[in-house]
Amino acid sequence: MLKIALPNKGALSEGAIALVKNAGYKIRRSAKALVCTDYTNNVEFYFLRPKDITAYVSSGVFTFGVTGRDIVQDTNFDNIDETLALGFGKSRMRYIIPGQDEFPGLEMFEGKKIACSYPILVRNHLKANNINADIVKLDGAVEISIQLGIADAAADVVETGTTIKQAGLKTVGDVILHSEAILISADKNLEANTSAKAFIKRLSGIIVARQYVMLEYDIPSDKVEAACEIVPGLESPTISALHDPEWKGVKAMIPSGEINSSMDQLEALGAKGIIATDIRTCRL
Ligand SMILES: Nc1ncnc2c1ncn2[C@@H]1O[C@H](COP(=O)(O)OP(=O)(O)OP(=O)(O)O)[C@@H](O)[C@H]1O
Ligand SMILES: O=P(O)(O)OC[C@H]1O[C@H](OP(=O)(O)OP(=O)(O)O)[C@H](O)[C@@H]1O
Ligand SMILES: [Mg+2]
Repeated sequence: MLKIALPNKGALSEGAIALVKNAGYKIRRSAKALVCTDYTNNVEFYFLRPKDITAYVSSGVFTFGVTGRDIVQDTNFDNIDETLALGFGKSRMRYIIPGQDEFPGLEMFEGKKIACSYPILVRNHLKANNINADIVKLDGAVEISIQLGIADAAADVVETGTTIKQAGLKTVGDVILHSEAILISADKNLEANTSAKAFIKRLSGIIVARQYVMLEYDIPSDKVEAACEIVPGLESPTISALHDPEWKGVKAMIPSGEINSSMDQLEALGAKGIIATDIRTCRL
């Protein structure tokens, strides 16, 4: 039985459960249950705090866990691999100071107190930048610490930026870390584990599918080459014959972020019936 740990609450929980469900695993979690078994796929899912998942995965209790990249980097476990970036729960770890303060550079933190919930990650970043500062470890609500006088600055997770704005603060310096939900493992022999490989493939299929759409359109035959330059697809677009010999049907995958600009260009070239559809999952 494959054992996998998923976040039981917090910013990553919903996205992790949705991803695993979309991948065809049955998660029927009765209220507050800490474990649930998918007998069809032979997988046991455990619901744990994302910060605890790293310790379990490192010790080999679970083949996989879903947690945040920042959470893994805030540990000293050196046997945890990032098997797959999952594309949700994205955030940035940033230094934060009062809105009206000047920011001459990270050297302003020398000898100062910095509040954060990720002490190992932040200490390592400060060390890499040759800054000696005192870390004030807090469990949450880090933004209020400066106002309350316990710290001179902070380092915290920023998603939309609303929380720091409301607290009259601003982010400074380069991004300490770009984080997102990741699949982690300490198993060095995943290749030999059929159900583990299937889990990775199923999740990858959905993550890729979320980044692309399928674009279909009709185009005059003499414009096919120009159209395929606009949308080259992943391998090569599918060209189909239409009843009218002067026209062709074309089908190609395209990154979601390029849909509108590509449609504009195809339409200007003479394409008709341009349709973009979501892809549920895929194997490339
Ligand atoms: N808006 C957000 N707020 C907090 N964490 C976020 C956000 N967006 C993504 N994340 C990610 O979620 C993870 C933190 O998860 P979680 O919120 O469960 O931890 P926590 O803040 O310690 O828990 P809680 O706030 O429930 O006490 C980190 O990997 C973080 O980068
Ligand atoms: O940039 P934003 O979209 O505003 O999100 C970031 C905020 O959300 C998180 O706090 P959370 O709600 O988890 O509370 P906590 O600080 O007590 O953990 C995080 O610690 C920031 O405070
Ligand atoms: Mg939180």
